Amino acid sequence: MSELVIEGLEIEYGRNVVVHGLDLRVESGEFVSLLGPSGSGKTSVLRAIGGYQAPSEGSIAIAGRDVTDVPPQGRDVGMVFQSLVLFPHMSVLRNVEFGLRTRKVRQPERRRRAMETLEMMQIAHLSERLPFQLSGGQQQRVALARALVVRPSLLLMDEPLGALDARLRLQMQVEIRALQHATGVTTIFVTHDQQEAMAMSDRVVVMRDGRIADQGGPEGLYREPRDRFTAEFMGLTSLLPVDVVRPAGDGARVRLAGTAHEFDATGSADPAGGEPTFVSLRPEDIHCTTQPVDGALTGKVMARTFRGVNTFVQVRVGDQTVLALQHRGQSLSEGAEVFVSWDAARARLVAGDAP
Ligand SMILES: Nc1ncnc2c1ncn2[C@@H]1O[C@H](COP(=O)(O)OP(=O)(O)OP(=O)(O)O)[C@@H](O)[C@H]1O
Repeated sequence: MSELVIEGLEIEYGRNVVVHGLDLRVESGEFVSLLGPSGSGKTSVLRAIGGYQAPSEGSIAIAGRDVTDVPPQGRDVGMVFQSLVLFPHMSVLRNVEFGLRTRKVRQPERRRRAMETLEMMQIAHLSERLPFQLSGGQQQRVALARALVVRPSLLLMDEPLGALDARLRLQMQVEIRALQHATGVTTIFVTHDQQEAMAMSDRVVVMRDGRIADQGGPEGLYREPRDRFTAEFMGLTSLLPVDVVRPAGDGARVRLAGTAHEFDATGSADPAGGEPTFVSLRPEDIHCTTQPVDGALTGKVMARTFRGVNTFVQVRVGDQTVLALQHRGQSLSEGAEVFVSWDAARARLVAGDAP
């Protein structure tokens, strides 16, 4: 069953429409990320789901009930924000009990459920502390415990890890996902971090200018973006401008702009007339070798960046620059002449203007 059904959602501030006729269904137990650049409307959509922002058009149903006109406390949702809103004068335990108290759950049931949730979050030993006596990560766990303790149908999270340092952020990504698996709570997670969205979600909804630009499983979106915007937003990519020789419907064939070099590509849709067309290549799909390869382009390594886990090279090919991952066992140095190739199946034909 769909836990959340949004139809024709429109949100406006004054006369400024920032979300345009958005439709979204989220299935029970699903973890969906809303991903998009700043100002694309992610928070506005989340706030509308939580009941903190009235839509100007459209409807929202949670667990089969139309809640479009229901205030936040009447919706069965838990919400976690980036800016923590723990009550500073209340202990961790009382913070977590709060939602149960407003729902008229009595003691000792209230305490039992709060402690159970704190144990699940592995912070039961902190129950008597005040928020200022906790680290950022611990505070975030309390905020999560407070949202989960009421066993909501829907858990809404708005950039909950935004304030954490990189290492803790990665750790919390894993923990939140494990917790979500364990509880099965349907979750909508707002982030502008593409790696975070890919690492955590069953489905990523890419937003652009108040609309859904693309959506799908992380791998599908990464490998088969619909257009240039998704290709660029879902990770590092090189975009080579091309002219379409044969459209995608028949197995795309393209010519690198300004050259006679033709090659095959994949793509689900044919670019709409007039839009600039590109082939999108992920760094790990580009092979650079010092030995000649049939059908390869020739290039020159312009820069090499060591990133620990891997090393990237920027290679100048004609008047384009591509970003490639240096493959295992290779050592490409700056200035090296290389042969640049890729599998046709990894060359993705996309269209569109710059994001
Ligand atoms: N209370 C408000 N009053 C007027 N305009 C607003 C208000 N809140 C948001 N906006 C505008 O609505 C648009 C969408 O904002 P929203 O916060 O939903 O985007 P976002 O994708 O969540 O961005 P971010 O990642 O920066 O939080 C922006 O242009 C923003 O300036």
